[in-house]
Amino acid sequence: MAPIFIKTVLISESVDPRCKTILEENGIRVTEKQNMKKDELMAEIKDYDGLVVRSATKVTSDIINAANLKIIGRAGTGVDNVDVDAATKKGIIVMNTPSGNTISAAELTCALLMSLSRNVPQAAMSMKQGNWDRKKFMGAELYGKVLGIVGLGRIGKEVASRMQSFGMRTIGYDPITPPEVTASWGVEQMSLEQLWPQCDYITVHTPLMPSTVGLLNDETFAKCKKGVKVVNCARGGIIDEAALLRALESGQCGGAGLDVFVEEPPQNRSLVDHPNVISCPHLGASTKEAQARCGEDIALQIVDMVKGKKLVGAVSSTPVKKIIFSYMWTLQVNQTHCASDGAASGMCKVEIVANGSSYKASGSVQGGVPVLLELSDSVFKQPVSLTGNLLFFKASASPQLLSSVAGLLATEGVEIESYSAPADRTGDLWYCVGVSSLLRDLSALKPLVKEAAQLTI
Ligand SMILES: NC(=O)C1=CN([C@@H]2O[C@H](COP(=O)(O)OP(=O)(O)OC[C@H]3O[C@@H](n4cnc5c(N)ncnc54)[C@H](O)[C@@H]3O)[C@@H](O)[C@H]2O)C=CC1
Ligand SMILES: O=C(O)C(=O)COP(=O)(O)O
Repeated sequence: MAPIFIKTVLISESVDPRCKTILEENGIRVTEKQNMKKDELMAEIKDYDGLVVRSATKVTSDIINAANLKIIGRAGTGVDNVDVDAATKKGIIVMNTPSGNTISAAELTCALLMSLSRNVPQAAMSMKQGNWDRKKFMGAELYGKVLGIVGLGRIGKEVASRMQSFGMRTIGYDPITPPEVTASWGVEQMSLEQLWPQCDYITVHTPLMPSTVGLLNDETFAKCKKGVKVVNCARGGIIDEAALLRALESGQCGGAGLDVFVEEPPQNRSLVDHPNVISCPHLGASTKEAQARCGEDIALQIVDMVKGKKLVGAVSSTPVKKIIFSYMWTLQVNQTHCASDGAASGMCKVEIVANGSSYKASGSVQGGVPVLLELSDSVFKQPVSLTGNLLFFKASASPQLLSSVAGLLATEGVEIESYSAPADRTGDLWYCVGVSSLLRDLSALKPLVKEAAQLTI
């Protein structure tokens, strides 16, 4: 990748000091300015090549258009506070550090689930008021109860394994993570229709996007067990706030643990003040460890980009194109020809001609994650998340294909973490598996597949 010049970076929120140190050690001038109002940020941003934020800075299209940025770095996971489409249109790379705060967010989720079962925050407040009320705070065991996990990505997975240790049965739903993968970490997947009525507790761990706004609403609360308890440590609005209040008031919802709100801080305090709600001021990632990882990761990713090294954590579709290219490169493409059309907003299509064969790939960014939608004649059933170690192979469909590939990988000490198949099943088509590590030698796959390529993103 060609190096990108970044001489100045503005850090607009409280980011671990390692971020500034690493950037400065690499010759980048860093300014830290927190709590800026929109007008102040718009005036300030003109002077910088890079901006580093957490969740509080709203990087709207106005800010993006007022700036000459080359990079927006999110020291954390969610990029819903950044207008990624506006950034992509201006050719600005948006990158995040999606795994740095996973454990911290998962641990806070578990803390809220436990607090909901035993009323710990309410009992602690009552003690401070001088009371000794043992009856009022009668709880219920988590043991044997059903936890529904909506969104089985990084955090959902960690929550599942922790709550299983309390004896909870974990069920879930995710449109991308395959059921066979979640089954391997003890989560039975099912449709949301099947999930709602079974749960004693529900926790949501999806990105905020149109398809996840109001996942829990009046209609879906009505399908739940009476008294269901819910946790939202993901993004405000995934559980509709007005519907939650109505469900709490009717008793349909027995309690809620909320770390995030549609408006932060919330001006409307009805949920926060409700006796069955325990809440935190968006503390999921607020641990020393998570902040150290995210601050360091984002700085190192920016430095790598400046040095023209690999592009890690990029979520805008300009990098998707680069990722597709880097993937094609692993096929030993000798000559390349790129045709990029405008396609739909945020969509990227490329065509590469190698040794007389043409490879067409299209991708986009969904929920902050770059995804591959099509590769040559293969239209993937579910978008392939372009993260981690990926192994692509072309083969003809057969009931034994996955188990044969999995067996072969296992003999090489490689585990399958995700699996994406094409929607069509006829002829030789491309498949993609997420793997725990890359194969030392791709030719091991020769007996099973026609072509193969692997890469780490
Ligand atoms: N409270 C806090 O401080 C923190 C909050 N977060 C938030 O937690 C959420 C999850 O983060 P990660 O697990 O790292 O993300 P992830 O990308 O690893 O997992 C998200 C999962 O949601 C799934 N998903 C997408 N649409 C869905 C739908 N309609 N129904 C069910 N599942 C759906 C995706 O397929 C993916 O597997 C994000 O919103 C992130 O911003 C993350 C870190 C800290
Ligand atoms: O990483 C995320 O998605 C978070 O919500 C954490 O937000 P923060 O960095 O603490 O403002």
